[in-house]
Amino acid sequence: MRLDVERFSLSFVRYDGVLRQRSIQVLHDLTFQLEGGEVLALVGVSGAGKSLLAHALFGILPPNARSAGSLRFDGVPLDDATLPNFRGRHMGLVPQSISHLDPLARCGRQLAWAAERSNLRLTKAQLAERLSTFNLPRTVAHNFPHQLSGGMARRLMLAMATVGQPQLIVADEPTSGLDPKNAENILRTLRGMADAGCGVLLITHDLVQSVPYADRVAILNSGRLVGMETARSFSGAGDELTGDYARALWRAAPQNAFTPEGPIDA
Ligand SMILES: Nc1ncnc2c1ncn2[C@@H]1O[C@H](COP(=O)(O)OP(=O)(O)OP(=O)(O)O)[C@@H](O)[C@H]1O
Ligand code: NI
Repeated sequence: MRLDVERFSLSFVRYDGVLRQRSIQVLHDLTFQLEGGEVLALVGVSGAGKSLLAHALFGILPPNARSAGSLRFDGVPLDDATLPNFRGRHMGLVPQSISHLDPLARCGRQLAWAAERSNLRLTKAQLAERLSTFNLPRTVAHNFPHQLSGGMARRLMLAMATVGQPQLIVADEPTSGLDPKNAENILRTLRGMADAGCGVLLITHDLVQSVPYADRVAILNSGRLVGMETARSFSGAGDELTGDYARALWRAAPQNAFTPEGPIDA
């Protein structure tokens, strides 16, 4: 598996009156690659453009979005013609909001739908087995989404995104709202999928939390890629980091509490 994002830009067109058209650029000239076997953490503050990139990869942008540059999966450009074949089967999206779950459908039904979207017909036993892979009891199949805890809902979305055994998983803030133990569980699962050969794009605002599970870290700020680092260089005072922005971000993390002289003793 190989994902190529090349000189990718994104704007939104707004109409002021009938003739006047304004364009707001939200992603600027992004270039990076992701290969099977690795977790690339895409880190950025709220509004940086992380989810828009995820939506662009899956072809689910609003109609007034205009893009430039290219997105390729194993060399094939992702567009309206190719995406239906890739989504679900080759590429799985874990959406940012649990509101993407259908509130009126039982969880087992939703997992079955996700399988069908990947052209898979799973038996009840197979569906239950998929649930247990994500630490969800089989009784969850009969529950409605509002009956799940936040962690269970996240795990269900992960089960849905991966039911077609995609080679690329894009997880948009998969740990948001979870306690550290549940968050670690999710991140460990994603790491395991990468170790099994998947490419994982882990979208997060939490640099410190993602570093132990990532191979590389891309930093997005105001729609621009302002850093690409190996995860292991985020250690100590960050002296091994190649970019100033990444170093500043690392040193500013509350856990690190660096002053110009060095770490403060707690
Ligand atoms: N449909 C839209 N029309 C115009 N601007 C939009 C639209 N959708 C998103 N934006 C803008 O694009 C920017 C990036 O949004 P995006 O949702 O990708 O951020 P994010 O990094 O995922 O943030 P968060 O961490 O809060 O999820 C924001 O400034 C947002 O206001
Ligand atoms: Ni987002």
